[in-house]
Amino acid sequence: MSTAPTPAPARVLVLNSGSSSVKYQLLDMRGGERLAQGLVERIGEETSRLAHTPLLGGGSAPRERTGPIPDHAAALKAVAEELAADGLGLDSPELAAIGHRVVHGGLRFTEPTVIDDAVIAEIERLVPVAPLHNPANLLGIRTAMAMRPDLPQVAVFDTAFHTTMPESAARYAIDVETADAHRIRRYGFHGTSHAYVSRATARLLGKEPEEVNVIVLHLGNGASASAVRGGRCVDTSMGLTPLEGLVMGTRSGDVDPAVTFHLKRVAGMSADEIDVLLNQRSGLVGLCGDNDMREIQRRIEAGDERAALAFDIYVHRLKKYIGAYYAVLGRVDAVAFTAGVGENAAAVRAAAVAGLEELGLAVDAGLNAERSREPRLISPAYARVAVAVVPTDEELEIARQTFALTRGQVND
Ligand SMILES: Nc1ncnc2c1ncn2[C@@H]1O[C@H](COP(=O)(O)OP(=O)(O)O)[C@@H](O)[C@H]1O
Ligand SMILES: CC(=O)OP(=O)(O)O
Ligand SMILES: [Mg+2]
Repeated sequence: MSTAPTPAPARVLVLNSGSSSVKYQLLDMRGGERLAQGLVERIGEETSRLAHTPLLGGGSAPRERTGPIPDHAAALKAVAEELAADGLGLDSPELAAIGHRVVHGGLRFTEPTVIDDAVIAEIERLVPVAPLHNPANLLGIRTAMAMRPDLPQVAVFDTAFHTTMPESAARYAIDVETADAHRIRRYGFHGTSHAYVSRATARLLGKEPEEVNVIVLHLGNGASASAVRGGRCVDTSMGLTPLEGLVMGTRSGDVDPAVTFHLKRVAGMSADEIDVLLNQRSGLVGLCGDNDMREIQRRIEAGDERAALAFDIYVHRLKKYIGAYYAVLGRVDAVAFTAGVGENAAAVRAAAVAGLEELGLAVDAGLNAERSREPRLISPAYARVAVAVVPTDEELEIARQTFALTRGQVND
């Protein structure tokens, strides 16, 4: 009597743990199917919320839980219960690996890496340079490892894509010995998204990644720009930490570094207080009290001047980076907008590109106003440079890299 061979497990669970949220997806890498996805937000507050969407076999209605979820361990337990209710529990023999987004990989991690004690220790060592992110990533890793100690768990680093930057872009102009002793340099973040979106933009243009130069604008809660030449990152706006560069939801982006000594000497603030000010009480929230672009747009329509100024500061900074990366690249084939703000806020896209016709950049108002989950062009046919909206999918990219590392090659 013959028995059919059991297929090798091919499901990957991806965890993207933020400071107060966990985004997750379960994917079947053999069929390329997404089985479930969800989000736990406001972890640690009374009003935590889990939204779970089953997608298996055409999917069914999203489920929601509200009520306190005290920490990431409890969040992951709740996620495991939701998955189990769909017959997709973490104890499933079909689960091949768990992939984790890790924000700071420092100089050591340039590739996806199977997690062991030494990897955990290094991610921990990097906490001071990613204070909002690496601690949450570690909690997700530790909880998942406790649940499935037998499974390979893979870290996919935000910094990895940016390791191709030339020294001229990666080095700050500060004393070389001091910089090297403390590993101070531009690392860059959101790399999984910049890599995915720059490739998807090339595909949208009907070209290979090697053939095109792309400026990617990842505008989420955190926001960063990158200059990608022929598929390789040559510059990016975030630096030693995810604080530098664009104006973000709660982060200032670029400021004169002397602001920090000034606040210490004149306002008597400690280093920790300045850290909290610039990372959590600045950006859009610091400028107008709201960090959600939807709310800012509603306020602008109602005639709110503080919201309008916050929007203008946000867009002014964005435009400066488009110009800077245009100059870095010399020739630009496309500017791609992605992440929550980039994919949804047509007004931000229009304002960021306004007045750049001499650079070959323009946005068609009708195309810009359309809504779609597919990558699409929003520039008029006559424009020399394509302007595109390209939804990012960090979870899919993390799943691919996790599966490739643990089970062999997957096709793009
Ligand atoms: N329809 C929309 N219009 C304008 N902005 C939006 C819209 N939907 C989401 N956003 C913005 O996207 C942000 C979240 O982006 P996202 O990429 O999900 O961030 P993160 O992954 O950093 O949590 C929200 O804070 C909000 O400002
Ligand atoms: C690195 C970073 O800023 O990530 P996020 O946008 O998820 O906060
Ligand atoms: Mg994000």
